[in-house]
Formats: sequence, C-alpha cells, structure tokens
Amino acid sequence: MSKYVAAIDQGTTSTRCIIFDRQGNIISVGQKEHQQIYPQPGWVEHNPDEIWKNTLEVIAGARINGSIAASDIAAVGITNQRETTAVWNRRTGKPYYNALVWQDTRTGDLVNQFAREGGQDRFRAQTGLPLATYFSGLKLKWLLDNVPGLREDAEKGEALFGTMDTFLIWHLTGGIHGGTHVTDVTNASRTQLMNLQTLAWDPEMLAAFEIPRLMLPLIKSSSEVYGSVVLDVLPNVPIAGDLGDQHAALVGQTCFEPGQAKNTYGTGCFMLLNTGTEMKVSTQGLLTTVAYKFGNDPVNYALEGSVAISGALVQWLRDNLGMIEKSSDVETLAKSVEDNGGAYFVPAFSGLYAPYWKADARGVIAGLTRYVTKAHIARAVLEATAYQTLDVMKAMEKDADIQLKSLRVDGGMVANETLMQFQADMLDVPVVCPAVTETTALGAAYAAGLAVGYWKNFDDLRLNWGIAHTWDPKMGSTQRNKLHKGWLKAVERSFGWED
Ligand SMILES: Nc1ncnc2c1ncn2[C@@H]1O[C@H](COP(=O)(O)OP(=O)(O)O)[C@@H](O)[C@H]1O
Ligand SMILES: O=P(O)(O)OC[C@H](O)CO
Repeated sequence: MSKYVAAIDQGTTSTRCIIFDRQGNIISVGQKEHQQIYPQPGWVEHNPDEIWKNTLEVIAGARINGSIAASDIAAVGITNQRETTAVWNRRTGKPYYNALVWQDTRTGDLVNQFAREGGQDRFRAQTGLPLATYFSGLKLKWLLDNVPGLREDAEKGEALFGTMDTFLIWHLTGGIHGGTHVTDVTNASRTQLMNLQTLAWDPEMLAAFEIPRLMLPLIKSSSEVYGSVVLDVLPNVPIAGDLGDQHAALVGQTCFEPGQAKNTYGTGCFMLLNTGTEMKVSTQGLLTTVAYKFGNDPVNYALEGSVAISGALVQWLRDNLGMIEKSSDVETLAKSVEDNGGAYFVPAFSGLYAPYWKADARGVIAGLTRYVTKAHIARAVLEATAYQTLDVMKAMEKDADIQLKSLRVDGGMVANETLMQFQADMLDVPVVCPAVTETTALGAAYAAGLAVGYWKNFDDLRLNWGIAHTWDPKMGSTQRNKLHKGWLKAVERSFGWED
C-alpha cells in the first residue's frame, strides 16, 4: 500500500509540491517562485512555460531527488491560483501569450461595456458572479480579440484555453502527445462561463463573450482520476484531485458542514462559507461559487468574499517602498506602536473586490497627520486585511442569515500574531489556526486520496484536523466600532479614482 499522497499547489507567487502522509503531516516540500510580469499599470502576467518548468522542478524537489519512490505516492492532486487564464497550441504546446493573472485589470473597458446593458449583475443568476476584471471569461475574450491568429485557431480546435490546473494536467498527462484537457467544477465556476446549476458551459455566456466552444476543457468533478502522469518525474501516478486553491483550503480545513467558514491569508485573502447543496445568490456583494464536488456525490456550494490585496500589500511595502526587508518585519514595526495613529490604508490596487466591486477604486492612505510614522503605516497595512475581512464577514452573515461562531484561518499571513489578534478583535469571534497551515495543498491531497481510496471518507479527514492556536477577541465594542467607522470613511475615499 502506498505511503503518501502528493499535491501540486500552483499559486500566484510560487509553485509548490508537498507530499503528505495519511495523518496529513508534511513529509517534504519543493517550492519555487516565478516572475511577476507588469507590462503596464494594472496588467499582471505569468509565463506559463516558466510555471511548467518550475512544476517539474518542485515535484523532483519534493521527491528529494528520487528518495521518495513514485510507487509510494498513491495519487497527486492539483490546486491552483484561480481565474488566471492561459491559451496554448494543441500541436506545439506553445502559449499564444503570457497567462493573464487574476489581478490583471485590462478587461476594465469590457466590464463597463457589458455592464452598460443590464448592469454589473446581469450574469449573476446563472454564474454566481458580478461583471468584474477578476474572472477568466473576459480575460479570454480579451486574448481572443487581441492576439493575432488566436481566434482562428480556437475555432479550428487548435488553440486550448485553461486555468493553471488545466494547463498542468494537460502537460503531466502527455501534452502534445495526447494530454487530457480537463478542469474541475470549482475552477470552471470562476470563469463566468459555467452555469452553476447545470455545471456545464453555459451557451448564453459563450455567445455573449464570443468564446469558441472547442477551446474549452471538459468539466469534471474535483475528485476522480483524470489520467496518470506519463513523465519520469512522477511515473504512472494517477492525477485524482483538482480544486481551485481557495476551495482546496476549505476542504483542507475540513469545512464540510454548511455554516463552516475559512479565511486564507495569502497574496489576497479569501473567505469561503460552505452553504451546502443549496445555491445562494448573494445580494451583499459576495460571490456564489462551487465549494467542491467529490466524484458522483452532490455538489456543495459556497459564498465567497474575495479580497484582492492582503499579503500583497506587505510585499509592496517591502519591494516598492523598501520599508521592510522581509515580510515578517512588518510585525516588528507595527508592534512598536499602540495603534494606527489615525491612518488607514485602502489597498485598492486592482480596484476593490468584495463586497464593493469597484473597478474604478485605487489605493489611498487616509488620515495622515505629522504624527503618523512608518510604524503607524505598517500597522495600517496589517489592519487593512482585518477590516476587509470584517466587511466580508458582515456581508456573509446577512446573505446566509447566520452568525459565525469562529473562523478557521490559514495562509502565509497567519504567522503574524499581531494581525491575527486584531482580526479576532475586529470580528469579535475566536480566530482558529489548525496544526497544518498548508491547507490548500492538503485539500488537493485529500481530494486525490479520496478518489483512489487512500482515505475512506470525510471522517478520516476530520480526524486529521487539530487546533494549533486560537486568538480570542479582547477589544471592546466602542473601540471596534470607532476603528471600523474610520476604515469605511477611507474606503469611500478610494472610489471613483480611475476614469
Ligand atoms: N509574518 C508575516 N506578516 C505579514 N505578512 C506575511 C508574513 N509572512 C508572509 N506574509 C505574506 O503572506 C503572503 C504569502 O503567503 P502565501 O500563503 O504563501 O501566499 P500565496 O499562496 O498567495 O502565494 C505574502 O504576500 C507575504 O507578504
Ligand atoms: O495563489 P493565491 O493563494 O494568491 O490565490 C489566488 C486566488 O485563487 C485568486 O482567486
């Protein structure tokens, strides 16, 4: 019997391969960052070939150059940054263009054009999503309209579209020699091209965005065998799990009950609430999305509050301003003062996502006086993530008519104790961090392991979840409300900046 399950986590900043044992312990990790390409303000691209090369390297790295035998790996699951849109040629494997990253805002004009007739929510009933620069459908339309020859090739079935899961599975299963062209329901639910009820490509959406059907992958469940790896890096290992990274984190956190929620703090931060088999269309600026679908089991839906910039703001402080040397330094600086000194930082770098969906918003720092120091700014940077999460939680509670009792958290920023305490204070509920914080990769491993019988059922997985740390709220309501009011004022100042 195989000892392990592997997961490939193709994220916004890096690609990781993690090998887990049956208890969900991490056995080994391979990781490599890729280049962020910013050709113009608001444009963000990745080179798909670089990501593919890195994927091979990180798998080899996680196998510790062969010391973990492929036969010891029962299955591999894929999880990925969502919405990021790649197009490549079926016969040569060559990308037609760099992948357009989820944060890219170049489809702003298309969003306005479509919203002019019927408003921002005109496709919400069938796709769960508002019109926004975030989702893949309009990114694909932009590529088809702007890359010479692409539309012709797509209509002939020569050009393929995929989110990063699709791109990697196609390569791992043989690429130009007959690779499998598939995606899963969670990734497909972020394209704005899939109907959330039928779980199939929606003819109305394809017609509206002028997307040739032949270039789209087959939509599968999140947990089944899609094919096997044909390459020496992981020979004959079945690829048996595929989930967008935030959906994978929900699974990794074992949020299988309706009413359970998790928030993942990475480049952006994404809160998902499991709403069960019932699809709820949001009236509060949240997204309706597929939570997961295991094989032939019924689909589960989720409400999602997507925040584009959280850890990315810390990176910006480090890389663009040089104010800190490494991400963790933001905590030392922030802790050196008692509060934000009246300063608020609204990181609307890609517009504002949930619950506002303002493509014309841009970043602002508000409340500046001569009193404010860089330590206050560092504090405002961390607080921005907590306020954005509070806005999302309030929307979620209204939409789902529930009151959250606690929030499960994960992602790179949970290392920041100051942020986690402030988050608990702002939400006024305990914030709970599990022992394995690599929940995204773990969720993909769970999906793959369940498909091949490595784990039997959800109970097996629930047994693996344990608490490492809980932050309890300590702040009084007067202080909390005062801070939140300041934040909301600053948010308003960010609106309407882009013409
Ligand atoms: N101690 C810390 N304090 C604040 N932010 C941090 C800290 N450690 C990491 N981060 C931020 O977390 C993000 C990385 O988290 P990760 O979950 O790996 O992101 P992703 O999956 O989006 O690539 C980066 O944006 C980084 O700036
Ligand atoms: O790669 P991450 O962790 O930044 O996640 C990106 C999200 O999937 C975007 O929707």
